[in-house]
Amino acid sequence: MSTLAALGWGPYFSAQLSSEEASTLLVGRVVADRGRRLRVRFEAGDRLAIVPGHLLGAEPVPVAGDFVLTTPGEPPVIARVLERRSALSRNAAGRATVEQVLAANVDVVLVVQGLDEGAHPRRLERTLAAVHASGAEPAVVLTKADLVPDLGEALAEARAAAAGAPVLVASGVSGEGLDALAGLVGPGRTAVFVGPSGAGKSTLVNALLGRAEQPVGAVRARDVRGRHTTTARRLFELPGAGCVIDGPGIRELRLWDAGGLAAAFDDVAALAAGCRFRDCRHAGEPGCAVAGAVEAGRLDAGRLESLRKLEREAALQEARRGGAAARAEKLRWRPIKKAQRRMYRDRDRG
Ligand SMILES: Nc1nc2c(ncn2[C@@H]2O[C@H](COP(=O)(O)OP(=O)(O)OP(=O)(O)O)[C@@H](O)[C@H]2O)c(=O)[nH]1
Ligand SMILES: [Zn+2]
Repeated sequence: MSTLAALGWGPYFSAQLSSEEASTLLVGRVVADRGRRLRVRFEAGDRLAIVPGHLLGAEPVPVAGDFVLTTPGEPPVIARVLERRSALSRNAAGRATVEQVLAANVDVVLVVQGLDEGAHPRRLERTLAAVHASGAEPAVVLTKADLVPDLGEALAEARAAAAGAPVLVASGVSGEGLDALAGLVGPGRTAVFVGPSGAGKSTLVNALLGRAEQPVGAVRARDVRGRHTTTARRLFELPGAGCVIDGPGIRELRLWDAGGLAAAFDDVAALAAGCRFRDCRHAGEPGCAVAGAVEAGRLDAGRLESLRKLEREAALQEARRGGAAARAEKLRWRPIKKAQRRMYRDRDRG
């Protein structure tokens, strides 16, 4: 059985409850999300809760990590999703203008990279930019350390890509780095694992849990089908630490906006302060401190190119979203225009 405190409940959330809600509704945290049925953990245990029709199209759609209020009956019905402290989101797969929240109320995002594949600094940069935009702290976890005899180069590459975010070395097989990892999660905090398939995320979760990962509590027969959906994300409570969210839906984060770029590339921003022109684009202008740093070997040219690419991507996303917002606005005005036309017509007739 869990306490709400172990699940990450605190004053930020309790302050959102009216006294009526506090006396009539139950508080729980979504530990697995799959469509209309949510597995919610209450102090008394896990139950499957229903998302009522009127909340289906509404924002926010409850996801793993959300704190929810439900009716006390069976099945519990979601009454309200509490305001999030943070949300990890990405562009919904294949759609340029739809934001998809992957996990809610996350404190730290653990960006996992298997050392058998090297550090992949460009991929780390892209993911870290998305993490910075989420409001959660980033950390890089280089795992499968048992497979590589010499970490030096990968570690240096990852540190350069991480721009000050902590870089941990770990192994789900040898157990190296697990204590430091649990320390990053910490009691009352929530971490989410992000990384490509096969990076070793689930192995780390199992090692942290000290057991093979399993859904807690009985699963009803009619729910079995849902367990095989590829978008199910699950929240686990670590013994003595906080919570971690793992799932196949969170592999690559596509950039949603430019909000995280400055933080993810704060070293470039610091260099740019030394450029002769304030609006220097670091594209061949005289007195460019960024180009100077690349020439002197203090800044990796690949890293600068990576920033450029991400800036272009973010600008494109934002432009597309501008188009989507304009379309939505048009639809919003349509009924009003119709009513106006009717009004004028009636007036002209009268
Ligand atoms: N030697 C070694 N192998 C590992 C380690 N971690 C994971 N592996 C292996 O790498 C493969 C992938 O590990 P998973 O933990 O399933 O990777 P994942 O990131 O959860 O993958 P998805 O669930 O597909 O996103 C498995 O064959 C693991 O046994 C490690 O620390 N050391
Ligand atoms: Zn410059």
